[in-house]
Amino acid sequence: MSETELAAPPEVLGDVPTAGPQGETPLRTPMVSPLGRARIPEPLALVVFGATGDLMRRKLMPALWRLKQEGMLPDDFAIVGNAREATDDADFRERMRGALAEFAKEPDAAEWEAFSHRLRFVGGSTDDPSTFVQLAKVLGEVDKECGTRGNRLFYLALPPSVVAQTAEGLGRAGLVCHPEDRCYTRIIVEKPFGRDLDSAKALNASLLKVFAEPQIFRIDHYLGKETLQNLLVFRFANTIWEPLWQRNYVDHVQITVSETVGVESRAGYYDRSGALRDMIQSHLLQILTLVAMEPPASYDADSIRNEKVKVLQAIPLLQGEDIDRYAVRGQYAASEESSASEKDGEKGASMPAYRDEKDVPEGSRTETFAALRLLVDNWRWAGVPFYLRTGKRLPAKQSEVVIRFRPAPHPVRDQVQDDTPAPNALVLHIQPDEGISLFFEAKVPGIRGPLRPVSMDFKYTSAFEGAESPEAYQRLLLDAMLGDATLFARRDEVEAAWTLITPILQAWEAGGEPDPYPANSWGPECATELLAREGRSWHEPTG
Ligand SMILES: NC(=O)C1=CN([C@@H]2O[C@H](COP(=O)(O)OP(=O)(O)OC[C@H]3O[C@@H](n4cnc5c(N)ncnc54)[C@H](OP(=O)(O)O)[C@@H]3O)[C@@H](O)[C@H]2O)C=CC1
Ligand SMILES: O=C1O[C@H](COP(=O)(O)O)[C@@H](O)[C@H](O)[C@H]1O
Repeated sequence: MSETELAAPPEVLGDVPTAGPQGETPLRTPMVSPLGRARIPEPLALVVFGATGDLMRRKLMPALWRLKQEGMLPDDFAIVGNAREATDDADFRERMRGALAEFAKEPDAAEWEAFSHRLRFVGGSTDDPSTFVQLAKVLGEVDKECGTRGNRLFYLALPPSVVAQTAEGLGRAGLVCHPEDRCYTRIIVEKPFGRDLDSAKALNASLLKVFAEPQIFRIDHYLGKETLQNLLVFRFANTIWEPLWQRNYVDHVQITVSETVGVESRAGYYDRSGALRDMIQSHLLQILTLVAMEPPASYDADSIRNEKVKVLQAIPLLQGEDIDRYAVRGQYAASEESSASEKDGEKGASMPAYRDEKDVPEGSRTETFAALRLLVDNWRWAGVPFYLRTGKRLPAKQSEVVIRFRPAPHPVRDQVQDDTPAPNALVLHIQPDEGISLFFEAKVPGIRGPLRPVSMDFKYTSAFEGAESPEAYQRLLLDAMLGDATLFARRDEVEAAWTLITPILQAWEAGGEPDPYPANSWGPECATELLAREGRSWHEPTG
């Protein structure tokens, strides 16, 4: 949301009738587009399963608190937490206050006191039917005390293994609204959404036994990032890019999401996942769809998601030898000393190899780096490679899209020199330092000045001084409360992404090893070769 949108007068929305669990009709008309204005959701109770976990403490509670402080939560609002651990309302409230102090800001005592009464806790496992009986009872009390009118948003911040059982438990306990009810129910499901195509389909089937598709919000926090939403604005609110945004002008596209962190304390999850599942199946393919999609006919959730799905469906599957050729993997080894620190006469801090990190199984073959070359076989993009790469323990935390244009067809000549201009490039910086740079050629001043690439740079922070981008979870929680699924993945979208990724996963699981790369380097040599053999190179991130 931009500053202007936040400044717009909030309005309370009327809801539209809900569809039943098996219903085909959309639950609501979309409330906000990606360009949308700030609106206040209807009264509701947010039920967080996994409310004592890391996600709730680190991301969800701070996001909810910010929404509250910005006046974007309804007055009639409540949070009901659940986890197996037996605790009570008072303890839960204290933990959430602690989470704010740790991951946001110590809340003002009076403000917290007023808000915290809206927090309740129901202990019990989601495989135990009595948990849902108790939850129904507490929700009834909350409706009376907090005026939440039977509207429910269930957030499943749970280990993936208990997601399906939780949805089924909600259904069995009658906690999902029906069309004739004057309330709504929605469910937010965290990533990872399955671990391959079959498990994603099975999970979709379980959820769809209880909820209708428009009630299901599959979260991908990259879609909540401000710059990704701005990608749509950049492409479709400006006329100058559209004629260039296609195979006749674009040589190739690069999407890089690099991280400096290693596996940290998440080996239990990560070692079973790897970079391809953890990042490419979700975040990088989402970015690709936004770069490559056709302009939607309108900016409602389904029009946008229809176009995104078409992109995924236009990507030819990598199979057989093409997997070896166009999909590469790496795993970080211990770091070598960085030349920068050597120059300063200091010893660079050594980073351990992935295999030596806490809880990583000995001899693990899990990839911490993955790069793919994909094509989008349609009229706009035929023959234009899309190179995707992501990895942990790379030298910079940076997410960017590079649109590299075709080179000028004829060298620039004068009497003494014959300069070959570097191809133009448009770089969309997703994080950090959100912005856009356009690289083009200029002549160095002087009688015989050679050509040099220069850039025109736009930075959100300087262009919109004082405006703060909301956290991804803040935007996504608000959208789910408003019933806007635009920034959430639809069933067919998730399955189309898994369709592309699963053959590569299977081939990698069947044999071979990731190539080692030193921590704090840009990945294994095979990633460089992926582009080099086509006469290209990775854009050096600028941050
Ligand atoms: N943490 C993060 O930054 C991110 C997390 N995610 C996803 O969010 C989900 C949660 O992650 P995270 O918070 O890190 O995980 P944690 O392990 O920190 O928390 C899991 C939570 O689920 C509860 N829980 C586990 N089993 C049950 C059960 N059967 N019934 C009720 N509650 C249960 C746990 O409490 P108890 O053991 O007391 O029951 C705990 O509150 C995962 O799917 C993860 O992949 C996605 C992106 C980022
Ligand atoms: O989903 C995930 O994303 C994070 C990176 O997110 P970012 O917003 O910090 O760029 C990644 O570290 C994690 O492994 C993955 O599960």
